[in-house]
Amino acid sequence: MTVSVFIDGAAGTTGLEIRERLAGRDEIALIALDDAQRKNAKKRAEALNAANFVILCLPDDAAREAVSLINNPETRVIDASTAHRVADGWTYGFPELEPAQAQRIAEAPRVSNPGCWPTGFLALVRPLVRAGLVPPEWSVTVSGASGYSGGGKTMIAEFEDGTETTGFRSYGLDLDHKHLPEMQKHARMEHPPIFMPAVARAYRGMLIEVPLALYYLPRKPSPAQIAQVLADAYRDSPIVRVVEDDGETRLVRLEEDAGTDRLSVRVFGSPDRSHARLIATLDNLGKGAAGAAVQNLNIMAGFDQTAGLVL
Ligand SMILES: NC(=O)C1=CN([C@@H]2O[C@H](COP(=O)(O)OP(=O)(O)OC[C@H]3O[C@@H](n4cnc5c(N)ncnc54)[C@H](OP(=O)(O)O)[C@@H]3O)[C@@H](O)[C@H]2O)C=CC1
Ligand SMILES: CC(=O)N[C@@H](CCC(=O)OP(=O)(O)O)C(=O)O
Repeated sequence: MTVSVFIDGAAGTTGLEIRERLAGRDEIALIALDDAQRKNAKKRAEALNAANFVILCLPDDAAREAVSLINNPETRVIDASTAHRVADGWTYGFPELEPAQAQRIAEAPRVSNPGCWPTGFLALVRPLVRAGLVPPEWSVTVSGASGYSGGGKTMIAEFEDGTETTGFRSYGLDLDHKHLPEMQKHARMEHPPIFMPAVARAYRGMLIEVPLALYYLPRKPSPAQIAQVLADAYRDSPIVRVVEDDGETRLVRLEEDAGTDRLSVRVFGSPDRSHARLIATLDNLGKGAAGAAVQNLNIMAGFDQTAGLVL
């Protein structure tokens, strides 16, 4: 079976990465607009309604506009922007989130690709909330660093043209980051986490961390119990892997999963087992964006979910 796919925003950072992953796949026929037409509303509307699948790699407002241009009921949409991640009528495109999520995605007409930060946060926290180890009303904190391609063409230029010379900068200091609603909703928690993002002088890669005071949690789980819940959650996943703490290699790098579409989770505990640090690594352009979009497309079209991915 061949499906037609139109990437709206194909010349952007995420769009280009998706094109790379789809290139050379016989089962996919790409609909492309040339440079002179790619922002022409009429041409975009034609392509949006001609494709079996549309992948939106646009700023939020342009993504909303693109959805409004679709009148073909057969066109199925994957939106990589933030516009629809907590919206009614959209299925959250994180197949590993719940046991039935991949099936929901397979049947959905509209799928929102998760944000890169929520992908790491939810991979660490959602299984613990589901297992009752972290109560829904708990106060959780999430910190981390992203490669600068996470900010798209504008931030890439800022880091590469000499405008920004730092090695590492904290941001999100209004404590109102656009990813908070999806973190709270899809973790099924009563409050958003305290979120402390940073951007580092690396093109791609992310390290996302959640600390837990285990002694303070109602069920006082050990680090091993936390690791076991995560291992059980991702046992069948070809994309999320739980890396055991071997007690020796206790360094985790931002670039751990850069250049791949996988996501790795790790749990480290203090000697007295009262504290834990949960760490997720991924590529912001891989499982954090393009890899996730291609995985969702594969699931929706009935292909092997890992087709075209680098694992
Ligand atoms: N970068 C990342 O790591 C991640 C990005 N995302 C999301 O993916 C989406 C795309 O981000 P990213 O690729 O980084 O951004 P970029 O800025 O790199 O690319 C956006 C692209 O959209 C094009 N564009 C803007 N407005 C229109 C329009 N009205 N019609 C057609 N094309 C338009 C831009 O054109 P032009 O080239 O002329 O500027 C550009 O090519 C965003 O919503 C972002 O939040 C999600 C997860 C991670
Ligand atoms: C380093 C950096 O700035 N990252 C972006 C998030 C990138 C991402 O996940 O994309 P969405 O915009 O689709 O949510 C930020 O924090 O706003």
